[in-house]
Amino acid sequence: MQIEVGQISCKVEGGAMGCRRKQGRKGSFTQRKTGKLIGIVTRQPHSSSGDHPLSTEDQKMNNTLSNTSIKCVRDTSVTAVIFPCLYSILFVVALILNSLAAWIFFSIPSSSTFVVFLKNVVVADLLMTLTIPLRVLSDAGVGHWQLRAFHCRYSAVLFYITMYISILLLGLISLDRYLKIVRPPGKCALQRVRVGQALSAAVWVVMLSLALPNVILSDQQPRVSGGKLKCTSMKSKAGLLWHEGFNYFCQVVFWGTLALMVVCYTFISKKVYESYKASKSKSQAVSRRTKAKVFVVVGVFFICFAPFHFARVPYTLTQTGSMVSHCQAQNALYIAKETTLWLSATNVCLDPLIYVFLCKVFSKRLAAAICCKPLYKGAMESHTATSTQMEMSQIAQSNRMSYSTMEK
Ligand SMILES: Nc1ncnc2c1ncn2[C@@H]1O[C@H](COP(=O)(O)OP(=O)(O)O)[C@@H](O)[C@H]1O
Repeated sequence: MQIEVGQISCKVEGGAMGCRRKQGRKGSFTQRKTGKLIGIVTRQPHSSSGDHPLSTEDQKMNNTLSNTSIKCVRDTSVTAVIFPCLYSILFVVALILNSLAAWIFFSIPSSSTFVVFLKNVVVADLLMTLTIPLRVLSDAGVGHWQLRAFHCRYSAVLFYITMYISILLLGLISLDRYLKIVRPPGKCALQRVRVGQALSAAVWVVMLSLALPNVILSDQQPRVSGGKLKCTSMKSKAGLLWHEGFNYFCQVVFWGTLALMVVCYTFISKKVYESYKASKSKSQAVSRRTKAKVFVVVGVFFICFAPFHFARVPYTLTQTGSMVSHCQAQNALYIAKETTLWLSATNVCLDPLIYVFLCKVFSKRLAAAICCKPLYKGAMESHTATSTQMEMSQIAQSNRMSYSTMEK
């Protein structure tokens, strides 16, 4: 493939590429009229086309041209193999775990805000799981470019939205656990089931509406450079601006939620520690187990999502051209973003751990389902309905109960 832009002409052969000035130089390519500009290629780090080296002057010009993301051909030689495999494994595991979680949760009545938030997390995780097959095909480069365009415009957007909905819901879950310790039941509006349902609905509506422009403004004729379509190449100027702005908003959502979680769980662990001191518990093992459970949410949250949010900002800046970088750096950032995004996606498999560790009703139902033991619906419902009031009144009297508050 030969691409010509102004005085620069680039040739791509078997993944290797070389660029040079078209006129006034020995051995330059013949100038040809190309139709539409489909992309500008820059020299790859390990290009085998050593027979057309670039002079310093040409390299300078070439680097200037590759200042914006669209001009840099994406190196997908590694990502097109590794990520489809990793995402396929994730899809199978996530589908099994979340289908089971959904089946159990939807037989549990929404009698507390905690259960309401968890149910919403299951729905978000299931939706995210369902977008994975398209990501696999798109990353593997299988199918026509329209498939990748569909992924960029709809499926990837849904993938990100469900990720941030899960993040916000995990933040609400931490707040809910915290309130359960500090506030008597029913005193705080946030502890009412109706309020929990309204909050969950608000999270969905706000995230879906704010991400809608990412879909609407991805309406440009896609430019396929080097066979791989970049999602940002389908965006108008306004679309790129929204993409960048919304990504900053999502950064605020993540780091804000993390800060909220750290505050809530620090307070919770302090209470748990005090409760053990007061009850003079001799059981060190139980104490350690409880602390581990308390931090499971924050731990899972941080490990899954923090690396992606570190990598995302510089990557987004290269996508919109706000940050000047070499093609090689852009490709490195793309790989970093894809790797950390996969790590974030593993959250769909780790969330069920939270259900098992922190939701007693869920773990009881799960155990019953696995052991095929019949469960008396009435008994389960009465446990769910009364545990909040029981726990809270007992916390007021005895610190020992703050442990069971964690576990409900
Ligand atoms: N946080 C987000 N929320 C919603 N949509 C997003 C978010 N980040 C990116 N998107 C959208 O998802 C699609 C893929 O984006 P991205 O992963 O950055 O592209 P690429 O796969 O080319 O690296 C784009 O349409 C983009 O606007």
